Amino acid sequence: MAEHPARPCCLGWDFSTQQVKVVAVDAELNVFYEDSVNFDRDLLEYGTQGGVHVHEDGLTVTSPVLMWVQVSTRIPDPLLRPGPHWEMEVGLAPRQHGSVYWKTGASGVLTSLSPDLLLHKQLQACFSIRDSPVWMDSSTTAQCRQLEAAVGGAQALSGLTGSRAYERFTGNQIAKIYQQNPEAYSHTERISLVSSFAASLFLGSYSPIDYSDGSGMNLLQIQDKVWSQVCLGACAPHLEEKLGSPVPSCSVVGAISSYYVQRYGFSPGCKVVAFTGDNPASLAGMRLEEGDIAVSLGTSDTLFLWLREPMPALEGHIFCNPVDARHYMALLCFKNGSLMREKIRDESVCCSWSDFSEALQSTEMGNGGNLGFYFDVMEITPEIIGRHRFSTENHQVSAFPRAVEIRALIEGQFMAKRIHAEALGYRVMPKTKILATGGASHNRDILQVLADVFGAPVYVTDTANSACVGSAYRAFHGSPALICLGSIY
Ligand SMILES: Nc1ncnc2c1ncn2[C@@H]1O[C@H](COP(=O)(O)OP(=O)(O)O)[C@@H](O)[C@H]1O
Ligand SMILES: O=C(CO)[C@@H](O)[C@H](O)COP(=O)(O)O
Repeated sequence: MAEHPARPCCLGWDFSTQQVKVVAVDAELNVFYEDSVNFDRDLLEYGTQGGVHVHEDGLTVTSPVLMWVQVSTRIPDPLLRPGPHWEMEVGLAPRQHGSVYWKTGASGVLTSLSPDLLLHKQLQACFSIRDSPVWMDSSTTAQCRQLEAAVGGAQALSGLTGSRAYERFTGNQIAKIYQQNPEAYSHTERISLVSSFAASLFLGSYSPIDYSDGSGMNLLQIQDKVWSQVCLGACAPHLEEKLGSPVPSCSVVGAISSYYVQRYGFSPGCKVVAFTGDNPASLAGMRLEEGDIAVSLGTSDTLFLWLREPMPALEGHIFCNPVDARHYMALLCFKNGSLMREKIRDESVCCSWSDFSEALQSTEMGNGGNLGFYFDVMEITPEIIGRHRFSTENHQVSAFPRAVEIRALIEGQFMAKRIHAEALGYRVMPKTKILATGGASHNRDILQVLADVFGAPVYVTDTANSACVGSAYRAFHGSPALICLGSIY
């Protein structure tokens, strides 16, 4: 032991739409370990496609909650191998808005887990809703209109909670469950976001919702950082007691559960920092400066930036800032992101990203005046569906040659991002940097189009897993006095 001095470290997790990624970060914030589990490929028994189940109505989209429980116990082997005496901190950043419904009595099970049994076996009867609604769900339009009406309109709701009512936002999802399945709702003792749910697994008790991820619910007053009584009342009865009180994103929520200590060798000194959503965690991980804009090209395409003065509008979202509670973050989410690119790739160049890149290289910036906008699923920003192609002569056309189609898709996606960001008040400045993350940020030709459309340089981090890294940074940031507790021998 004496030959191996202690190394402070933090584990950061990203429960994203299609996979779970994990990184380990040392005290100098260097990533020294990365790993991932793909839901479709590695957890075949749940039968997901792209990590989710799309229901028959085409609008309801869920993920099995037990799949998330199962994956939370995949601790990276190299970190476990050295022995029992390491005292890490843990941060985690899942996709936003998804909700988990704990059945009455689940708390008792969570606090008395046996280290000899698998976690998902012990928790299998603990959920009143087994298929958790996720961010891709767009089935709650009726509930959205009801919520807006209850607070005096869409702009009033936006002023209060940072966003007008959006289908994927959790308050509307809870309202749908209450209206369609009141029995399951009444048997629910606690409702978590995916972030606070995952934190609860590591804590062995219910973890609070953090301000930043809590801003994606249409329930939190983003200025006062308390639940809005009028919004709670409009969604479902007894909701406040089922949600618990929200906490600052950097709060240490407790020590790791004895389950992880006894089964996996975590030190009892390991602290859990409040888990937040993937985009707030990326904001922390990318260390954005004024004028910078982050573009996450994951399953969704999401733009976000650090903001001092919030100006909630009818489009886009204002969230509490995960790093500095006095500030905010602005966010725009586009549902037709990577999966739309994959579809056009498969139709045009037989599933090959390198042929896709070649098509971008072989066509000119501006695409000879050909424009395309592609929304195979109902888009969030703006609400629109279908493929819309316009020729050089501005005529609507039904098809483009293959390479033109690919450039039209990518230019159209990034033009929409710039237009919607500018409508929110964002301006490209001479010092602007675009920080790209997510799976498609591996593709330099896609990033070149991003740079051309914004007229600004694009940077990628040395890991595309900024949400993971951000959650690990946040674990350090959340408890500076505890940094030195982390040790691997
Ligand atoms: N070389 C590439 N070019 C373009 N897109 C890519 C490339 N490699 C991966 N992707 C895209 O990255 C997406 C996954 O991104 P990721 O950030 O891992 O998603 P999430 O975090 O939402 O699960 C895939 O759907 C895929 O389309
Ligand atoms: O809904 C949003 C943001 O509001 C999405 O950005 C989700 O958080 C999904 O993230 P990815 O899996 O696409 O990274």
